[in-house]
Amino acid sequence: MIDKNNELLVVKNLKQHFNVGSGKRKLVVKAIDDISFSVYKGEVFGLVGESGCGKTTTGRTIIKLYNATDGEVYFEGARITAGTQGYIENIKNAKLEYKNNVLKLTPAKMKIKEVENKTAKKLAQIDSKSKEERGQLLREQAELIAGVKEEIRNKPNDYQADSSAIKRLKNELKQYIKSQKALIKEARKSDSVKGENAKRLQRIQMIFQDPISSLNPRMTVKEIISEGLVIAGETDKKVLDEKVNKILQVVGLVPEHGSRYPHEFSGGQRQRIGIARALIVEPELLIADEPISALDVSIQAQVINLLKQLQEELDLTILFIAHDLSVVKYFSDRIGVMYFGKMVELTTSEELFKNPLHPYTKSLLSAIPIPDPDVEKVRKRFVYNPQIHNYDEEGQPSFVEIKPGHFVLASEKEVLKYQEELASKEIINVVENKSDKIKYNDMTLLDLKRIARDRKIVGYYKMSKQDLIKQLKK
Ligand SMILES: Nc1ncnc2c1ncn2[C@@H]1O[C@H](COP(=O)(O)OP(=O)(O)OP(=O)(O)O)[C@@H](O)[C@H]1O
Repeated sequence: MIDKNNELLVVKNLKQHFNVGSGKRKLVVKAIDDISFSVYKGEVFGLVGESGCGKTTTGRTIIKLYNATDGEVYFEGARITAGTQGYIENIKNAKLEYKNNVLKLTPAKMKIKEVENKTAKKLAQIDSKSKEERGQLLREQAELIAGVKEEIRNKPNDYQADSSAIKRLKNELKQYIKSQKALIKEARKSDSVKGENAKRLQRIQMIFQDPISSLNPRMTVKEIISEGLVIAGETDKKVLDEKVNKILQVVGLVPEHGSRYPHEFSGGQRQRIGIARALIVEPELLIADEPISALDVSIQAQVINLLKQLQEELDLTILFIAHDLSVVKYFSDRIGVMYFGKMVELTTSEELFKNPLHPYTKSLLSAIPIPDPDVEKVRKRFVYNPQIHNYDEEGQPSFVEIKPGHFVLASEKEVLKYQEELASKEIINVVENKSDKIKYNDMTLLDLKRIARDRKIVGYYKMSKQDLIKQLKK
């Protein structure tokens, strides 16, 4: 049961940046760049996007395999992760602002700065290789500065610095830095993996993409599965045996499997072992990171069904990571779509498939095959090109709630466009609902099939136009 009043997991402005390379080749990979979402208790939340968009990093940062760069994660109401980059940047910006303000309050320095700025502008305009020109400009600057200094010496009263105002600014800066440092200290405390936090983190378990490399080949299945309990302090062999045997049965294996090694199992069975290992500690939240992508197609449905069944029976909350929207649709209550470290759209599964707004979501949807030969024949894979947004400095996008519960990354202009899009779809829906008033005869065969498909009319794809109209008028 989903409890919308209980946000089990809250991810706030999370950033995970990796430094790669060194020296001149140093690069910052923004694997996650300011994403926010929450997962209600009892919900399955699907996180989708193509390879490299940051889904796995999101899961790994939540369970603290990585230290978050910035932002926060709350679990069961407690902050379990807090990055510090934001505070560090605040301090840096405050120091810069202080410097600028002090300059404004010191007319003598300001006057010299003005001369320097003018020269810098001229220098930027000339050919950088022309040493002569540069030398000339710098000589002119030195002369001007000497003149300014002379003037300052002659009229010291006109160039008095406002020392009391500067003192006030300095104090303000000191206080501000102190407050930010206190926040950094607080953040580091809640970011630790000791004490209460360690216990809390035990209640989040993850199942991994690759069931082969995530199981230690030198441990028996029983040792693998019971490890979480042993770490939590359980030493009674009988209790461990009982719990392992029980969980093996829950995931569709048998107690005899406990004494074997991972290599003796098939891919699907190994993933069942991974699921058992995660579930034995009775987690509140399960993060399933592409749990079926490494499995044979024939096994995928079995593992998905098992997860679905366990989710219902154990009232689990699941963060389900996948690149395939069709799997997520079947499984998730809400879906978040990620593109290059950003969340671009988030809403209920039904709404996302009915009213996708972001062009990237549309492109993912267009890639899902439709089991209808006529539709499939004319289906166009729609390729997303991020250039189409054409964002300028003032028109930067933000994550906007465009209708209750439906969020999309959009600029102000795009918000208006998406609102229009939604409104026109509403009109179509109203018309479709008043079926007697629709002019079916004016519609194309494909449109009729689309409506018939939505209404789940059996065998619609084989019907003629007249038969479809007859069915739709019923
Ligand atoms: N430890 C790391 N150090 C440096 N870069 C990393 C690290 N982990 C991930 N990245 C980079 O961060 C980006 C996001 O990777 P991530 O694995 O989270 O994506 P993904 O959407 O889960 O992809 P996949 O489905 O292939 O696992 C990629 O560009 C990746 O190369």
